[in-house]
Amino acid sequence: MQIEPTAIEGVWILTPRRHADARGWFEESWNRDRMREAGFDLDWAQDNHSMSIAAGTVRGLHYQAPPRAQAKLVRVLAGAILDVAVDAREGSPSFGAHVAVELSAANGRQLLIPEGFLHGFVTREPMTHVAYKCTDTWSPAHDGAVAWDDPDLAIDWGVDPAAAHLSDKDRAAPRWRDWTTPFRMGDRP
Ligand SMILES: Cc1cn([C@H]2C[C@H](O)[C@@H](COP(=O)(O)OP(=O)(O)O[C@H]3O[C@@H](C)C(=O)[C@@H](O)[C@H]3O)O2)c(=O)[nH]c1=O
Repeated sequence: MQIEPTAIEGVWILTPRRHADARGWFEESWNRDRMREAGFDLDWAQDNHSMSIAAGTVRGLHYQAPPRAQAKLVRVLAGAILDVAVDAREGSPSFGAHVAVELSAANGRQLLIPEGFLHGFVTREPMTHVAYKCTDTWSPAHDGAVAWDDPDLAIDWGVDPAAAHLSDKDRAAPRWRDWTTPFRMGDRP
């Protein structure tokens, strides 16, 4: 597993080694023991898989508030996305900044997002399958969203906002400046 830091502390790009042979390839997409040795001791509680029919589908920006906050490990099984993590940890030097990484079935990259971040993605190809692990199970009472296209966040999604495919919930999400973060820097390692 190649483990690379990003511009924001706590967010990592993981790229599993692919063992190729005449049939195709094999990868360990997560190995608990190896990742523990590398300092990542994550206790996964739920695996999610979403499929988006159209390119230009946006899901986000989402979070689960403490005490049900979730770290996530995101990867793409088919197609491609731009995956985005926004630092929502009050007191963080990078509060309000984001990391945006292209994840695809072809490049095999995974984005590790700790608690305290908003998460969202836009699909770059039709029929894109995204799989992600979460450290807590879903809790609708703690679930929330912030507007994906908020000008204060200035995320370059590479998509025309008028043409983006969105859920009703995401279309109605509050602006960053009108939202109070429930996350504090140092709440959890
Ligand atoms: C998130 C979630 C949704 N659902 C249900 C609720 C609803 O009927 C349907 C679709 O839910 P949503 O519209 O929230 O799905 P979606 O917009 O794909 O939400 C997801 O977006 C990405 C970016 C994340 O980071 C996830 O944590 C999650 O928030 O699935 C579950 O049963 N379990 C879950 O864990």
